[in-house]
Amino acid sequence: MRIDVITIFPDYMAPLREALLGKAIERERISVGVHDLRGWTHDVHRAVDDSPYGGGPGMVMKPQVWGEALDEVCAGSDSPPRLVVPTPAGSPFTQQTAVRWSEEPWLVFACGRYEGIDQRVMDDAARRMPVEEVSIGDYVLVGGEVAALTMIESVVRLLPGVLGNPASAEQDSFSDGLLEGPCYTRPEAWRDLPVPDVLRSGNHAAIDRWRRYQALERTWQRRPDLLEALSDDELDRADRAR
Ligand SMILES: COc1cccc(Cn2ccc3ccc(-c4cc(N)[nH]n4)cc32)c1
Repeated sequence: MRIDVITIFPDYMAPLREALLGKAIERERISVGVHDLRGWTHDVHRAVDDSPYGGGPGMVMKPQVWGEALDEVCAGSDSPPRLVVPTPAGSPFTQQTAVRWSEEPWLVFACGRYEGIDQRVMDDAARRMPVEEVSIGDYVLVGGEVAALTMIESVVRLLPGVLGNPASAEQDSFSDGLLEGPCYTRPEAWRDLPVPDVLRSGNHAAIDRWRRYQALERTWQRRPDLLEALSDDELDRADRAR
């Protein structure tokens, strides 16, 4: 998978070179390009923003600069990339989105700042490539870089050979529609807090049942919406699968 990120703060993307993601690059599971949007400015001030039409607070990112950047970054392949534009006004990014994008050969992330990117940039790009405007949650960030890092990590971890233990990705939270239950490790007692006996029993059928119950209870308590989204059949299947 090829990943390109366009941003006015390229150093913000430094975590891509660390740890798991850094290893994926070293092992050539992914190639990552980070591009400074100001490289496509032509004025002495290297301006990327301007006042919003219709008035209102803040500034809007100029279409000309983004247009030239996307023309160059998204060129050079038989098939175009999927363009991902983080925005608070986007469709929800979910684990299902990450799974779908993990099949893509090439993702380009357009990281906006200020009040966002002139809409015509996405409208023009959509004429020659798939474009998705996505939100990572119902809160407002200052720019798209943290959202891009979040989405890139959740996608890349799904690629073959990236996670040390591929089973982790297969048993992801949300993958069966439920939250993960609690986890424990040594010591058996810590600050007078014990590990549930069943987990040390060696009875794997009982352990599975306990974990299923914990996942259902936690989902019911913290994310009842996930249970509503599950049909009875899916709930039964989730119950059987755990
Ligand atoms: C576009 O509308 C906006 C309204 C108020 C502030 C901002 C700031 N901002 C600029 C670019 C940008 C990209 C992504 C996000 C973002 C995504 C999520 N889930 N929260 N926040 C926020 C961004 C934008």
